[in-house]
Amino acid sequence: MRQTLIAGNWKMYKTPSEARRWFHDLIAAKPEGQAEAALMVAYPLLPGAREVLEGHGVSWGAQDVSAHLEGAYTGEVSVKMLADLACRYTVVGHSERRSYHGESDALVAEKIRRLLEYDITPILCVGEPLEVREAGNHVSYTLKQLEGSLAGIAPQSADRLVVAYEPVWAIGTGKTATPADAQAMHKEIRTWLAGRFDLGFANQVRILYGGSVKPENAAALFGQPDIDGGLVGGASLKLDDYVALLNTVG
Ligand SMILES: O=C(CO)COP(=O)(O)O
Repeated sequence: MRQTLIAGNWKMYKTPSEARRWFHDLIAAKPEGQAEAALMVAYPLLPGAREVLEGHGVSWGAQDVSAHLEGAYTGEVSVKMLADLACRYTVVGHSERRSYHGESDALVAEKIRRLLEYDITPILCVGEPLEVREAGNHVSYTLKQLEGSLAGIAPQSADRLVVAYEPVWAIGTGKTATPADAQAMHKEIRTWLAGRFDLGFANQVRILYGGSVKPENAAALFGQPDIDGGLVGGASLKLDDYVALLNTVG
């Protein structure tokens, strides 16, 4: 049984003090539902996340990590630092990192390797841009990204990996993939995982959908057999919407 995960990706929003207040409000409003709650926040927000959220059934993590363990890498943040802040998850290979910072599949694989060494579960993002979808090549494009980003990677168990399918054309645009389109891709991803690892592993890995998820479309998306929750940008910044998403499940 795969527990639904509602992972917020706050991107570069909220200051540490705004976040701290929000975390307190979340604890007060959080339902006792069946969904797992996690928030992926900017690095300076992580100490506050730990302080406020620890012991309240909400986990936290970063949106990226350095491929280097330590050293003279100005501006980078290491996996050791994230582990010291008790991050449970960390996003890697988000399309905004891939396109604005030129991250390759090989670099993403290095980052995943680092996270697994420190028992932090990577949330690996894959997904095609609009022109690829329009040309009908979205499945092969996405599976190739998956293959490259997981090259040489062997997670100890299925709970050490989360995959997020985020079609680039649906991110922040208000355009959501239809539940049927998203389900079709999630099934392809799960089938690929079964071939790359094994069936038991593939059946346990959570595959999240991301791209304009909001309370109005969440039930239809999360109701699909291979959609195990969401990686949510805009709607995860609003307390009412995030709580509504948690409430959608169960
Ligand atoms: O990029 C996303 C999550 O990682 C999706 O963002 P939106 O939910 O704002 O479309």
